[in-house]
Amino acid sequence: MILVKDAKDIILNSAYNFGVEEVPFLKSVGRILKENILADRDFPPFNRVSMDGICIDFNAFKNGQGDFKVEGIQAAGIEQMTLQNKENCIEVMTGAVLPNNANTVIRYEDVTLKNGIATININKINDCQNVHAKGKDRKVDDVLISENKIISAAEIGVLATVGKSTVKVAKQPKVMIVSTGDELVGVNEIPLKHQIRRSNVFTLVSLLERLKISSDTAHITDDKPILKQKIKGFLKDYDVLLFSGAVSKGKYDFLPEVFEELGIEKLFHKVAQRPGKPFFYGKTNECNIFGFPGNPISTFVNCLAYFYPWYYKSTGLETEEETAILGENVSFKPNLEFFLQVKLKSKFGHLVAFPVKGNGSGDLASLVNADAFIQLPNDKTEFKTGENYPIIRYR
Ligand SMILES: Nc1nc2c(c(=O)[nH]1)N[C@H]1C(S)=C(S)[C@@H](COP(=O)(O)OP(=O)(O)OC[C@H]3O[C@@H](n4cnc5c(N)ncnc54)[C@H](O)[C@@H]3O)O[C@H]1N2
Ligand code: MOO
Repeated sequence: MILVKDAKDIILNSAYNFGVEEVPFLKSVGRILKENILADRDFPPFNRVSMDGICIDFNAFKNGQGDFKVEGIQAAGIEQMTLQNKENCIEVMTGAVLPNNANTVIRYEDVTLKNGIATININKINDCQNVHAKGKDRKVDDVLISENKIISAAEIGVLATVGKSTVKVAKQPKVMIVSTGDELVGVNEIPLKHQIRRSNVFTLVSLLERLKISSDTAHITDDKPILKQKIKGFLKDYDVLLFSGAVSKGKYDFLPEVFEELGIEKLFHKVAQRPGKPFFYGKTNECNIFGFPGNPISTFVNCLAYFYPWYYKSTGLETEEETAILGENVSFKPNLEFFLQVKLKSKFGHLVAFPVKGNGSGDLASLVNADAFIQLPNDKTEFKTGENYPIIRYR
């Protein structure tokens, strides 16, 4: 049995770069950007009027002029006009190019317009006011978004404005999710008294969808030859296999022996943690195999604690550890790292984690009451209110 930290190191060391693909920009939300996005022009690209009103040459106002003859209207979306006489003005609209020979905009609220003359009603005006200067935000060729960032709505706006209708993102691994067990029936079926519906596969599908990874699913009965034959095919067709169940000590927990017979290199089996202890991890040259223990919370937490970091490393995304303060004393005697379900609350500007009572790793309904797991180390048994520990959030 190895420590959580060592298990994670082994998994991170087998991260794999799946390459890059180009996708339509609107399909890129949640994907990991694989190119730097540069400004195709200055931001803003011209001296942009930022208030509806009139524009003047500031010197005229400084010299005591208050009335300005209106030469015309510069609307947004038309070519730049020129103020012919620097003692006149042009009406300007927000988003328009600032006309030549003018540098200062006075909003309509501070002006009276009558018979083609604009009279300024205020005493104080600043030189160049209400103009968003060309290149003030960013210069042409500046890096607007660095690669390896996760794309959100904020990045979509930038991609659109620089004309990136397609964008390079990290390719997703091809994933198969497999459940095993003769007690399991489909979601639409009515289970007999000794059966339950399959649920782990679908939590895994959803956990992967959060990463924008689409996956295939399969269910295999507890029959060793069938398991072996099916998995042999999956190993050829997929980059990642996620299993749920059949990795502990039961008479029908065939997976570890099937993996061995199929030539999968075992990197570890069993981690000093609860829940999720009988976790198997192995690989072939082409495929990574995560054998999650079948109890629903074990599968769930191990996907977050191991598959997620493996995926982040594989795609180049840098993540930061998040921590929270324990909101209650916790006592945990076994010499195992404890992934405790917690409800997170913000108190006085701090994230506080309150333990959620559950009945062990089979109690999948208790996941609904929590937001995260707090990771309590195996070298202590008493954990005090106010102490800070890493958390893994799932909402
Ligand atoms: N003698 C031992 N027994 C067990 C050990 C051990 O070390 N020695 N470890 C326990 C721990 S911890 C866990 S966790 C489980 C893991 O067992 P398996 O990975 O072999 O999983 P199964 O036995 O196939 O199933 C366990 C449990 O989970 C239910 N299950 C499985 N798949 C699904 C699914 N897709 N959806 C919903 N529920 C699922 C299954 O019905 C069982 O109730 O082993 C302990 N035993
Ligand atoms: O430690 Mo097992 O993974 O919970 O029931």
